Amino acid sequence: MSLFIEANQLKKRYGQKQAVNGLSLEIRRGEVLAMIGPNGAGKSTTLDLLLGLRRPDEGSVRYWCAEPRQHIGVQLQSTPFFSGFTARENMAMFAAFYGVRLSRRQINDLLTRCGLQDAGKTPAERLSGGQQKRLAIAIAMAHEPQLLFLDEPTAALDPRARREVRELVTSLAKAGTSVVFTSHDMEEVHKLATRVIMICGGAIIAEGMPDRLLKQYQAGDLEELYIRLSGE
Ligand SMILES: Nc1ncnc2c1ncn2[C@@H]1O[C@H](COP(=O)(O)OP(=O)(O)OP(=O)(O)O)[C@@H](O)[C@H]1O
Repeated sequence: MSLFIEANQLKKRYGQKQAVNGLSLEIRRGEVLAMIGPNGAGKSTTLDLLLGLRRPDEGSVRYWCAEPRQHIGVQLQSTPFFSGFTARENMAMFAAFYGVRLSRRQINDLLTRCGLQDAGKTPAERLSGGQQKRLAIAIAMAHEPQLLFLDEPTAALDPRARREVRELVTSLAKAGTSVVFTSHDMEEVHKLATRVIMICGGAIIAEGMPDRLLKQYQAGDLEELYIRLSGE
């Protein structure tokens, strides 16, 4: 099946707030999909619905396999590391939660893939912001998922750390992992994403490959497009 996930007419309300309002989308194999949209647009709620962390009030989500959670890795906006424990120990403990026992070698491999080969013995809370994000991604990769969800993986990082995380996402995608991520950095979205979904008021208002979207809306860059569409 070429689709990982197919969501149909999702709706989710918190009290008076209609956070997601009739949203349909698909997640395809091999893509790096960016979800963009203003604060409060419904991106994180949509991710939660896709991941089965929340139940939609209406609509449905179809998965490509019977046990999707075993094949999906998730990095949420903040990862509560076990303080006082090293990066390696955190990896082992989080993996155990997912029912995965990692050998020393597997931990070394994952840390190396995520550029953390020298940070394994450092307590997680002492790692830099970029290293912590990469550790969160390494943890999300522990069970070798086919699909990775990253919620604002580069938020609040300095330029070097952002670049490190971007390079990691690119290398994971090249190695065959499909990625869905959210970001408020339109330059980054243009660099990383093979497809973009723009969410506003809980619904998709634009969708397509970055360059096609620019052409379609005759915009110079994604930021211009974003500002134009989110202001309408
Ligand atoms: N648990 C909750 N209870 C009540 N309201 C919520 C809850 N979670 C989200 N909301 C509201 O639902 C709307 C959508 O929130 P959501 O976090 O999905 O947006 P977002 O696009 O991810 O925003 P951001 O870019 O700021 O992370 C917002 O108005 C938010 O205040």
